[in-house]
Amino acid sequence: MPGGECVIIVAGGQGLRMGADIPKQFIPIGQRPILMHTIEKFLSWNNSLKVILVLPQNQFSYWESLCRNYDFTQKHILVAGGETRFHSVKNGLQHIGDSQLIAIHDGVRPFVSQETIERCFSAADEKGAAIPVINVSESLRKIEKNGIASVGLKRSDYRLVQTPQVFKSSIICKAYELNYNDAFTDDASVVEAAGFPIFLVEGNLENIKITTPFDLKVAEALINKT
Ligand SMILES: Nc1ccn([C@@H]2O[C@H](COP(=O)(O)OP(=O)(O)OP(=O)(O)O)[C@@H](O)[C@H]2O)c(=O)n1
Ligand SMILES: C[C@](O)(CO)[C@H](O)COP(=O)(O)O
Repeated sequence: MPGGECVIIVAGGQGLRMGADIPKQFIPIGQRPILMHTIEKFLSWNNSLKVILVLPQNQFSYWESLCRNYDFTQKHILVAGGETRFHSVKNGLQHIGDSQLIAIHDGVRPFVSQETIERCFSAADEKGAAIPVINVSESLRKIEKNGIASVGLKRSDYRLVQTPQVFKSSIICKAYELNYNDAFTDDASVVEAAGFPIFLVEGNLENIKITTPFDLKVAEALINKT
């Protein structure tokens, strides 16, 4: 593909819900930091993918020491994170060069499958903007202002959204010219606010976002099975 493909891996958050002593992206699962598994998933899919890793500036030297200690030599560009995920992605976008397809992926989703990555890139190549989703398996209730939970939400009307979210570079760069809005919960919401349609593809169930200590237990179980 002319200009090639790239992935921005965002890991610039504080991990408050994890509440661990070290930033959650560095916690080892299967004896290696989460972030190393995530980066390798993308390079297994395409070894010439450009990898942009967004981290808080004050974690650069810690990450570099981890890379030395774990003999992690995969090529990547380090970029400083911002105040919110939106700002971290925006910083990453400054480094995409002439890449034509841009994936944006949470650093704490190391169980993304090769099939999910392939589906997202190939749908984005065709449609311009593609995100992976999975079905909801439980019943849903909406908590109303009076605190009473209402029934009647049809779960088949809803999907859970994952990453990587993949876009043609012209689309994602245009979208990220918008001012920040706290309704921007992911990249697709920014792209949609800029007026572009989003195409949904199937994600994979294991592609959890490691957010809480419970997720870490699930991750340890999954890493021993994959
Ligand atoms: N300023 C920020 C905030 C979040 N992220 C990244 O966005 C992804 C999804 O965010 P989340 O899981 O909420 O991570 P945290 O913001 O670190 O977690 P918490 O909300 O519990 O503090 C993570 O990989 C996180 O590092 C980021 O790059 N820059
Ligand atoms: C991008 C995302 O992972 C899609 O599900 C999610 O919106 C990130 O949310 P967070 O509040 O930043 O964890």
